[in-house]
Amino acid sequence: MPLVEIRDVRKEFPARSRGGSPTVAVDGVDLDVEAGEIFGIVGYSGAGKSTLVRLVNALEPATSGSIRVDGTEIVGLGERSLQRVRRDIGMIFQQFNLMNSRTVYGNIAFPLQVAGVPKSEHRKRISELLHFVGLADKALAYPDQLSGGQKQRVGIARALATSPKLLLADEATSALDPETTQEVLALLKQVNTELGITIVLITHEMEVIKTIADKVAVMEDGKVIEQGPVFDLFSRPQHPATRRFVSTLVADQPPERALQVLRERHDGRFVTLAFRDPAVRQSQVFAELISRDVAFELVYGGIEDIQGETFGNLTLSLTGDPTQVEAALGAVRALVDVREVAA
Ligand SMILES: Nc1ncnc2c1ncn2[C@@H]1O[C@H](COP(=O)(O)OP(=O)(O)OP(=O)(O)O)[C@@H](O)[C@H]1O
Repeated sequence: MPLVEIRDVRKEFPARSRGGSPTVAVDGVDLDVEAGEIFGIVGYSGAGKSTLVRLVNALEPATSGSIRVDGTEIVGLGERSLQRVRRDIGMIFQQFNLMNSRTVYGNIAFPLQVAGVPKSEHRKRISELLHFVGLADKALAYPDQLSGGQKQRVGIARALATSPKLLLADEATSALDPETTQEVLALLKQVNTELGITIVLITHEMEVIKTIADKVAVMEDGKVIEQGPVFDLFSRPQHPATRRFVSTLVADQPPERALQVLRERHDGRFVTLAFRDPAVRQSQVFAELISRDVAFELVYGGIEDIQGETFGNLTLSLTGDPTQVEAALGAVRALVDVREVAA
C-alpha cells in the first residue's frame, strides 16, 4: 500500500471577483508515493504544486477525489481526525516560517507542545534533533541571528519533532544559494535514509530532483503530465514541458542560436546521438565511424550522471564520402538513437 495514494483529485478555488471564473488549481491528479521514497514534483509557477501538497496535509480541502495517507481517507474527514493524520506529516517551507520571537529551542518545542508531549521530555528530544541537523550550539539563538541554511535546518528539526512518517517540502531550497542548497538536500537525504521518512518535495528546479529524488512527477496547468523514476524521465522525456525541464540540465540538440554559429564553423552533416544504454560504450560508436573513414567532431552536448547511471546527447559533425557516412550511421543506429539536426 502506498503511503500517499491520490486519485482523481481536483481543487477548485472560487472566482476572486463577481462574474470571474473559478481557478482549477489541481485537475484530476493521480499519484502514488511509496513509503521510503523521495518523490519530487516539478513544475513552473502556478502549475498547482503547492496546492497539491496542501491537499495532502489537508491545509486545504480537496473539491473532489480521494487522498489516502497511510491508509486513511482524508477527503471529507472531520477536523479532529485530521489533526491525528497531520501529526504524522511534517512540513518545511521556502521562507522557513519560523517564529522570530522564539529561540531555536522554542521553535522546535512548539510542535511538541501542540502534540501534548510533556515538557520534561522536550529537552532530550530537542537536543537529539539539534544534533541531527548540525545545530547543537544554536539552541538559544533567535532566527534572525541565523543564516538561511541554518534557518532551514531549524525548520527541518521542527518538522521532525513529532517523528512524522511523511515530510512535505515546499520549495525548501529555493531561497538558498547553490552551496547551501546542496547542504540542505544532503540533510534531507539523511532524513530519508537514516530516519526512514518518506519525502514529497516540490520544486521548479531539475537540479533538486536530480540530486535527491527517486521518482518525479511533472505538473502543468493543474495536471500531472508525466511521472516515473527520475532516470527514466531524464533519459526519455516524452512531454514537451518535461523536455524543457530536462534541457535545463542535460543538453539536447543545439538550439537555433548555437546552431547558426556551429554551421559557420563546421561543414559536415550534423547528427545527435543519444547515449542511454550503459552497455554501449562511446568508443564502440566512434569505431564504426573510424572504420569507414568518416571524420567526426563533437560540436555540442554532454554526458550526465544521474544517480550512478550515465546518459546524454552528443551532436557530431560528420565528414567523409556520403555513402560511407550513411553506412556508418546505419551501424551506429544499432547502438544508439540517432537524430538528424535540421539544416
Ligand atoms: N487560495 C487561493 N485562492 C485562489 N486561487 C489560488 C489559491 N491558491 C492558489 N491559487 C491558484 O491556483 C493555481 C496554482 O497555484 P499553486 O500555488 O498551487 O502553484 P505552484 O505550482 O505551487 O506555483 P508557485 O510555485 O508559484 O506557488 C494558481 O493559478 C494560483 O493563482
